[in-house]
Amino acid sequence: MVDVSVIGCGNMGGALISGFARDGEHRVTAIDADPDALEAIEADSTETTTDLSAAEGSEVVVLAVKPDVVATVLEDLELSSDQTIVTVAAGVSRAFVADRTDATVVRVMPNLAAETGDMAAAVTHEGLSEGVRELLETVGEYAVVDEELMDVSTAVNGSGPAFVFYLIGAMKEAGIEGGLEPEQAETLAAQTFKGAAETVLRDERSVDELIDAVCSPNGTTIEGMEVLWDSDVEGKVIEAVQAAERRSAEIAEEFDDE
Ligand SMILES: NC(=O)C1=CN([C@@H]2O[C@H](COP(=O)(O)OP(=O)(O)OC[C@H]3O[C@@H](n4cnc5c(N)ncnc54)[C@H](OP(=O)(O)O)[C@@H]3O)[C@@H](O)[C@H]2O)C=CC1
Ligand SMILES: O=C(O)[C@@H]1CCC=N1
Repeated sequence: MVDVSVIGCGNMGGALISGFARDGEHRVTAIDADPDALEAIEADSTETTTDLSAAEGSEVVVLAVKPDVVATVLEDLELSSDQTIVTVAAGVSRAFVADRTDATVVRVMPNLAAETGDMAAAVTHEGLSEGVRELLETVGEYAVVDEELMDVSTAVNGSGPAFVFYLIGAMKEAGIEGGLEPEQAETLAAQTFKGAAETVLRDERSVDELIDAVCSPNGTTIEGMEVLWDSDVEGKVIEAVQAAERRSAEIAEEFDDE
């Protein structure tokens, strides 16, 4: 059991709270300035409050506010050295947070799939406590990385869900154009992404070998793959990830200048 407070219960903080509640093991205090945000995650929280000082008793404090609010929250937050802050703000360095608190600081790049226990997260070596590991295991899988890899991680697994939603949307649209009902097309497209992701994670074959396994000789898939291989789709996906990575580095530079 970990006693955890989450400050900022919007999209990301709310997803983490719902994920932490999944096994019913943890004590979760939800803290947000906005009572509507608290209402939305009340059922998954042990306690909800607008009072920042409620975090002072927690072993782990997740800071899930927008990057430009991090400094203001830290100014008003009195934590001790036996507590750990998990900072999830894109582009905000561990040092920026550590300079403003007595608590140990670990930086995590999470994603919205925390809500269903399927989160992919990157976490820094520094500050990674047993309590934080326990929480991350409750909501999915994580990789321990050097902090300099946080920009690319932010793009791949932090922003990544949006890129995948976009691709699911395209597959759904094709299904609708072919005559499926929108609801059917969404289920078939989304479940196909889920199944394919599970296969990549569990199967020892490479991505190229798996593509091969779907392409029956003279069959249907190879016709679609030829279209993709002849196009610039792979390049565009890489460009999208790189654009997000660049923006993360840019935000980090803005914080370095403060
Ligand atoms: N969204 C995502 O998929 C991901 C987000 N992140 C990071 O998570 C952080 C939060 O992002 P996201 O959840 O999208 O943002 P949201 O705006 O959805 O959530 C932030 C929440 O914090 C509240 N808040 C603002 N100021 C305070 C304060 N002083 N004290 C307590 N609560 C406050 C906001 O209230 P109000 O709306 O009233 O301002 C809002 O409810 C960001 O730093 C982002 O980089 C990381 C990975 C993925
Ligand atoms: O778009 C953003 O800035 C945040 C960080 C990663 C995902 N969402």
